[in-house]
Amino acid sequence: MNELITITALNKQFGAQTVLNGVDLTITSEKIIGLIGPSGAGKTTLIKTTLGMEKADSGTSLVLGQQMPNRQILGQIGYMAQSDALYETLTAKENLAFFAQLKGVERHQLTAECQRVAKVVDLSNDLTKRVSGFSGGMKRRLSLAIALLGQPQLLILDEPTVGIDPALRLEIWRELDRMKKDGCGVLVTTHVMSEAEMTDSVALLMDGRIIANDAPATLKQSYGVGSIEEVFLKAEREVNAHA
Ligand SMILES: Nc1ncnc2c1ncn2[C@@H]1O[C@H](COP(=O)(O)OP(=O)(O)OP(=O)(O)O)[C@@H](O)[C@H]1O
Repeated sequence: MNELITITALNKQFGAQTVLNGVDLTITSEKIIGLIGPSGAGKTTLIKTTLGMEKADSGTSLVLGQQMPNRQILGQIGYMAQSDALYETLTAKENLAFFAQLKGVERHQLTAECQRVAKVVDLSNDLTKRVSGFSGGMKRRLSLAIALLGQPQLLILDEPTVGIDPALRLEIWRELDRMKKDGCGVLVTTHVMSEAEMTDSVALLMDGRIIANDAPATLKQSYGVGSIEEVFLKAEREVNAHA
């Protein structure tokens, strides 16, 4: 197993608000880590700071062994942001081809690679449509397809399944599982607790810290509850009681 992300004692404030308060987290190959926490807990901030899109106040984050920001490393990983960054006037196929080239997909593999990722997110029949005519869920799916281009060794997905129906959601999780078995490491944020159950480890971000990070079964046992949803609620109550 390789360490793909190493976050150490990361701190981030916005004005007087402390969002990250000494976060430690490691992402390795062959594992899916689910990052969960209440809305506004700092999940997106943690991802952006890790990738160097926000500047940390202190602490370090290494991605594939390098300090971020680093454009070359960004090109090697699959990152899906919370808001879609798509070219609305282009078709889905043109968007995929553009990002595939940026990611260094070889010219002769371009068409096959775009078709492969489109199939994963069930957009094969919509490739020639302009993105401006896409629904919110279709845009989410296209963003996810872009993150999957080039079979990256590290995937960072910020709420990838918002607006995606349950059947396709399962398909997407199957694909993440397949990629994991091929050696990929995945960091995924979600508000869907049934998705958190499908990860190898759930990292709970509350009060600016990772207060627990363990396999779903271990977490349920240590909190003495039957689901990750209940773990979340119990942890939140405990954090609020100490606030
Ligand atoms: N650029 C910014 N300037 C000021 N405050 C910010 C900025 N970005 C985030 N914040 C604040 O930091 C806190 C954490 O936001 P963040 O988006 O990281 O939370 P989150 O856990 O991803 O939330 P959600 O689950 O709702 O997406 C929030 O209070 C938010 O208002």
